[in-house]
Amino acid sequence: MARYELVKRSVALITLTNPPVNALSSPVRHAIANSMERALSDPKVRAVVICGENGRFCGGADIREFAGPLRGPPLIPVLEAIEAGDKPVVAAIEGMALGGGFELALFCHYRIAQSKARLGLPEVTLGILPAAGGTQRLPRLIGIPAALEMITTGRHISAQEALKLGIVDQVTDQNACETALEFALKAVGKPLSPRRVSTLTTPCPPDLDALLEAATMQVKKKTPGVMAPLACIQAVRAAATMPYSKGMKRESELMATLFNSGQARALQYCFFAQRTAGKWTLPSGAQWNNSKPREIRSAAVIGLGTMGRGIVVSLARVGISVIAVESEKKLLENGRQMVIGMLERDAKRRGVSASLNLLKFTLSLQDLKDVDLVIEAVFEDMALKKRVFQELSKVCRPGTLLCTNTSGLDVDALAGVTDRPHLVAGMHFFSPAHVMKLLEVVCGPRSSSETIATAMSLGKKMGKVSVAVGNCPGFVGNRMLKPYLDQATFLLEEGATPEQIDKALEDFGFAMGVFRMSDLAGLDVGWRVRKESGLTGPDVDPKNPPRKRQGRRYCPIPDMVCEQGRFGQKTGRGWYKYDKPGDTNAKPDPLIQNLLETYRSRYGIQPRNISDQEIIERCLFVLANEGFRILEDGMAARPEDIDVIYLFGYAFPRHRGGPMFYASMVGLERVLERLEHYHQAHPDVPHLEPSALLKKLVACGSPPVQQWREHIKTMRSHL
Ligand SMILES: CC(C)(COP(=O)(O)OP(=O)(O)OC[C@H]1O[C@@H](n2cnc3c(N)ncnc32)[C@H](O)[C@@H]1OP(=O)(O)O)[C@@H](O)C(=O)NCCC(=O)NCCSC(=O)C[C@@H](O)CCCCCCCCCCCCC(=O)O
Repeated sequence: MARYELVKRSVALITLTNPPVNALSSPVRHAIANSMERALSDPKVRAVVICGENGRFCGGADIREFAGPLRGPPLIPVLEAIEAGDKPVVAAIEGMALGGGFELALFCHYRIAQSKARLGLPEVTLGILPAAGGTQRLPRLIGIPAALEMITTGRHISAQEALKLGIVDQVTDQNACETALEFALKAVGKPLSPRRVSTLTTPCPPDLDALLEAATMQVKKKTPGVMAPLACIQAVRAAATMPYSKGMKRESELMATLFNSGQARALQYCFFAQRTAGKWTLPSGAQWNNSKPREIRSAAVIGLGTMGRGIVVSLARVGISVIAVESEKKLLENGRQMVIGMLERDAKRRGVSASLNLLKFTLSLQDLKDVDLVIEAVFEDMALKKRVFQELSKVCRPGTLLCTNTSGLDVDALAGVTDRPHLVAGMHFFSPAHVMKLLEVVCGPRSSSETIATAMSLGKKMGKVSVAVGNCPGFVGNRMLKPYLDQATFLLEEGATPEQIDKALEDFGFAMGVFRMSDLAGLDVGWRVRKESGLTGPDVDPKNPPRKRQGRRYCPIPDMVCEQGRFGQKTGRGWYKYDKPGDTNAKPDPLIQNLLETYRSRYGIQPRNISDQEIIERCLFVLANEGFRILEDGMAARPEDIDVIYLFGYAFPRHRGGPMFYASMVGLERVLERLEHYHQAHPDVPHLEPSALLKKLVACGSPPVQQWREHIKTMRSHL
C-alpha cells in the first residue's frame, strides 16, 4: 500500500500504491506510519519525499470506509508524525491532491506540484468537512477568505492557483517526484520550524465577524438546509480564534456531528451512484466493459430549436464537427446566430477560442450522407419524426448511427422505419442541453451494444452524466414526473395553493417547487401533449364523468390555466404572476386563488387544511413508487440510476440522495404504509397503489438501497 525506497543514497521515497486514486485506506495509513518511522530512524536518510503511484498523488480518505466501523490507525496521528519529524518531508503532487490527500500534503514541510495537478478540499460535497486538520491548517497558510472559499465550496484549484495562494512552493512541468527529490536535498539543514503549518498564526482579517456572517448568508441562500457548509464556517472560525490544538478539537467535534448524519450518507451515496450509473448492462450480457464504442468525429443535428441548439454546442465544444439542419431559411439563420453566440460566450468563459470552424448549417438532409452519427431534435411529433428517420435511412451511409432526442416517444417505432434498427437509440438531453448534465440513453429492443456503447461514450465526452434506460413512455425521468405532477394538482383541488405546495417542496430542498418550475418550463407543452392524447380539448370522450379519464382521477385545473393564455414566465402569467413576460420573480396571483375557489365550489369540494407532511409524502412517495415500478419493469437497471436521473435532470436535492435513496432513508415500511393509506383515500389514483417491488422489499426486511439489485435481478430487464 506504500513502497519505501532509498534514493540518491539519502532520500526516503514513499510511494502510495492504492489504485485507482491512492485513497488513504487503513492499509495505506499503516504503510505511511511504518515508512515514516523507518525514514526518521534511519541515519542514512536526510530527507523524505511522498508521492503517489501512476501519476496520482492522493484522492483523500477512502470514502468506502465511512460506511462501516472505522478500523486501522486514525489519520491525524499518522500525519502529525510527518510534521513533527526532524527531517524535511516534501509532497510531490501529481494528478490530484484532494481531501485527506491535500491534508497529507499540508502536513509535509514543502509541496511541489506538477503543472497539471488539481488540489482541493471537496469534503463538503460529501456532507463532511476536512477533518484531518484541513480547516485549521489551510487558513493558517493562505488566510481566512481564500481558505473559507475553498473549504465551503469544495472547489478544485489548479497548481498555478495553488502557487499564487502560497499553498505549494514550486510548480513544475517536469515529473514532480524528480523535482521534489532535488528540492528535498536542498532543504536538508534548513530550519523546519517555520515550515510547520501548525505553528503559524492565522492571519486574521479585522472584519472577521462580518466576513463569516456574509459567508453564512451565502451558503444558506445557495444550499438551504445543508449542514456541512455551515459546519465548515464554524471550523474556520476556530482557526481564526483558537490556538491550533483547540481548533483541531473543534474540527473533530464538528466532524462528529456531520459524520453519521443522513445528509453525509446521502451525499456519499450520490458520489458512488454517479459512478455506478456509467456501468450499463444489456440483457444480452453486453456491458460497459465488454462493448467497444465507435469513435464519433462528425455528427449532424436536425432541428435548431432550443434543444437542437444546445446539442450542437455540446458537440462542437468537444471538437466534433457538426452539420446543423433546419427546414426553413429563416429558422436556419436564426439558429446559426444563436449557436454562434452561445459558442462564443461559452469559449470566452472557458478562456479558449470558439470552435466555429467545426460548424456547417444546411437546409438539405442530403448533406448528411457521410456523418458518423445523427441526433434528431425536431418537434415532439411521432409522424414528423418517422418521416425524418425514413429520409435519414435513405441518405446516410449504412453505418451512420441514428439517434432521437425524443423526451418520451417510442424509440423502437422510429427504429422500425429505418433500414438499420440496430443502429438506432434515444439520446434524451435535458433543456438547456449545453448546460444540463443529464443524458438518458434509451436502449430500444433492437439497439446494438455498439450503438449503446457509442451513445454512452459520446455523452461522457460531452461531459454528461449518461444513464442507460429502457424504452417506455417517458423513459425514466418523465415517466416518474407524471404521477408527481398529478399529486401536486390533486392537492390544489383539495385545498392547497401553488405557493404552499412550492414552499413545502422548497423547504425539503428543491431549488424550485413544482409550480414555479412548471412556469419556468412553460405550461403549454404539457397542455399540447394532453390535448394530443385526448385527455383534454375537443377529443375528450364525452362518456368520461367530470374529473375522470378512463375511470381514473383527472385534474383539469392545468388545462383551465392554459385556456386563459397563462403559459408561465414567458407570458408573464402562469401559476403565478410576473411583472412582465420573461420575468422570473413569481408572485402569488389572486386570480389563481379565485379560479381554485370557483372550481372547488363548482364541484362541491370542501377545501381542507393540508399539512406540509402530506404534500411531501404524496408528491415524493408517489415519485418513488413509480421508480419501484420502473425497476420492476426492467426499464432502469438499479435504483442508483433513477436517483442519478433525478439529481441531474430534475434538481432533486443532493443531500436527500434522490427519490429512491430518500425512500430508503424514510424507511420502506413507512413509505408502504403511507401509500396504502393514501391509496385507500384515493382509490381512483392507481399511482398511489404500492408497487409489487416495494412490498417485496418490505417483506424481505427493507434491505439498504445498494442491495435492492439482488431482488430486481429475477425480474425482466429491458436494458
Ligand atoms: C479523484 C477523482 C478526481 C478521480 O476522478 P476520475 O474521473 O479519474 O475517476 P473516478 O471518479 O471515476 O474514480 C475512479 C474510482 O475511484 C473511486 N474513488 C475515487 N475517490 C475515492 C475515494 N476518496 N475513496 C474511495 N474510492 C474513491 C471511485 O469510486 C471510482 O471507483 P469505481 O469502482 O467506480 O471505479 C474523483 O474520483 C474524486 O473526486 N474523488 C473523490 C475525492 C474526494 O472527495 N476526496 C475526499 C474524501 S473525504 C476525506 O478525504 C476526509 C478527510 O478530510 C479525512 C478525514 C479524516 C477523519 C476520518 C473520520 C473521522 C470520523 C469521526 C467521527 C466519529 C463519529 C462517531 O463517533 O461515530
